[in-house]
Amino acid sequence: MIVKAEMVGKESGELCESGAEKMSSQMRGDDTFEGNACSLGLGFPLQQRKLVVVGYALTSKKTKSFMQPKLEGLARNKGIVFVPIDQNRPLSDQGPFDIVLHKLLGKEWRQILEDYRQVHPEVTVLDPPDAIQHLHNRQYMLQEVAYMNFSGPYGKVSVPSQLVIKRDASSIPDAVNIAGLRLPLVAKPLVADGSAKSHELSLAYDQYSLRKLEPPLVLQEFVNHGGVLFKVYIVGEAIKVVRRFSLPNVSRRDLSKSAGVFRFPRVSCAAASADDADLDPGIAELPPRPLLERFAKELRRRLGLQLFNLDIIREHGTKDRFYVIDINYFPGYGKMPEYEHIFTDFLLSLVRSK
Ligand SMILES: Nc1ncnc2c1ncn2[C@@H]1O[C@H](COP(=O)(O)OP(=O)(O)OP(=O)(O)O)[C@@H](O)[C@H]1O
Ligand SMILES: O=P(O)(O)O[C@H]1[C@H](OP(=O)(O)O)[C@@H](OP(=O)(O)O)[C@@H](O)[C@@H](O)[C@@H]1OP(=O)(O)O
Ligand SMILES: [Mg+2]
Ligand SMILES: [Mg+2]
Repeated sequence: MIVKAEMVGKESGELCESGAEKMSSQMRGDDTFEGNACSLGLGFPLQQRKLVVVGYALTSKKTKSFMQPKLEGLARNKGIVFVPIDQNRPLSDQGPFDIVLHKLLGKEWRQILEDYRQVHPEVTVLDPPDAIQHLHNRQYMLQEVAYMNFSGPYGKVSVPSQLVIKRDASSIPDAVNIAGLRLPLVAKPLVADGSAKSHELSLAYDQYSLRKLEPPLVLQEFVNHGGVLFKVYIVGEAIKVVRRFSLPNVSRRDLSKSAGVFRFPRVSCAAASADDADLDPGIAELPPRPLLERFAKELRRRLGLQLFNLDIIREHGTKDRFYVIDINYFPGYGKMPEYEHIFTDFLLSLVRSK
C-alpha cells in the first residue's frame, strides 16, 4: 500500500484542509493515496510526508471520550488518520498501521497483540501489553515508585505504606499490627483491571472493622492531603497536571469518634475538577514542574509505558512531601486540557523518531 501525501510548506508541517480531507476519504475507499499538493503560491511542495495510520482498539466508552471530532480533525490536518480495529477480524489483515493504540481487557486480546508485535515489529503498539499488565495489580502498580525513592531539591515522592492481603479477612487486624500500619486505611481491590469492582474502595476506621473487608486487597495508609489531588497526565514526554477534589482529611479526633468501613465506589471518577476552586494556596499549589519532569521521565522508563496518569497527593501541612496513590493506563485523556494537540504531536514524534 502506498500512502503518501504531498505536504506543503506551512511552518507547522500541517496539511492544508482540502488536502487532508481528500486524504482521509481516499484512505477509506482506496488503498492507494497520492495526495494533492495544496499550493501556498510557491508552485511546488516543500515537504513530503507519509500519512500516519493509527489503528485503535478501545472500549466504546473510551472511544466516545477520546475520539472527539476535534482530535480527529486536528489529526487529519497533521496527516494522521485514526482507523478503528475490528476485533472480529485478524489484526494482521487490517491496516497496515504505523501505530496501534489500545485499551481492552482480557487474555485473548493480550495474546493477539503479542503475536501481532512479533510479526510486525515495525508497528508501534502503545503500550506493550506486559507493561500494562504490571499496573493491573495494586501489589505491583506502585512498586517502581517505591524503588525509585525519589528525592531532590523540589521534594520527595514516595508511596503510602501498604500491605497485601490475599485471603482470610480474620487475619487482617493482626497483619496490620505486625506491619505497623496506622489507621485509617484505604482498602483497594488487588486487581485494578478497570472493571467496576476494581474501583470499589473503602476506608476502614478501626481495627475491628478490618475483618469486614473482602480480600484479595491492598491496605494503604490514608494520607491527609487537604482534600485535593493532582492528576498528572503523561503522553510520552508531555505532562499535564489538573486538580481534582478528593477525600477530606481525617483528624485524630474523627478517628477516635468513628468506627466501621465506609465504602466509596468509583470515587475518583465522580470527583469534580478543583482547578477553578477557591482553595488554600498551600493545598492547591501544583507539584513543582521540575520535580514532575524528572520523576515522570524516570518512571516512564521503568514502567516502559508512554500513556498513563498518576494520582499524586501532597501530605497536608508539608510543602514537598508527595505520594503517588494510583497509576492508570490510558486514562481519560478527554479531560486533559489540550489533549488533541499533545496527542497528535506525540504520534508524529513517534513516527519521526523511527
Ligand atoms: N492512600 C491514600 N490516601 C488518601 N487518599 C487516598 C489514598 N488512596 C486513595 N485515596 C482517595 O481515594 C481515591 C480513589 O483511590 P484510587 O485512585 O487508588 O482508586 P481508583 O479506583 O484506582 O481510581 P481511578 O478511577 O483514578 O482509577 C483517590 O482519588 C483519593 O481521593
Ligand atoms: O472514565 P474516564 O474517561 O474518566 O477515565 C478513567 C478511566 O476509565 P476508562 O478507561 O474506562 O475510560 C479509568 O480506567 P480504568 O481504571 O477503569 O481502566 C481510570 O484510568 C481513571 O483514572 C480514568 O479517569 P481519570 O483518571 O482520567 O480522571
Ligand atoms: Mg485514582
Ligand atoms: Mg486507578
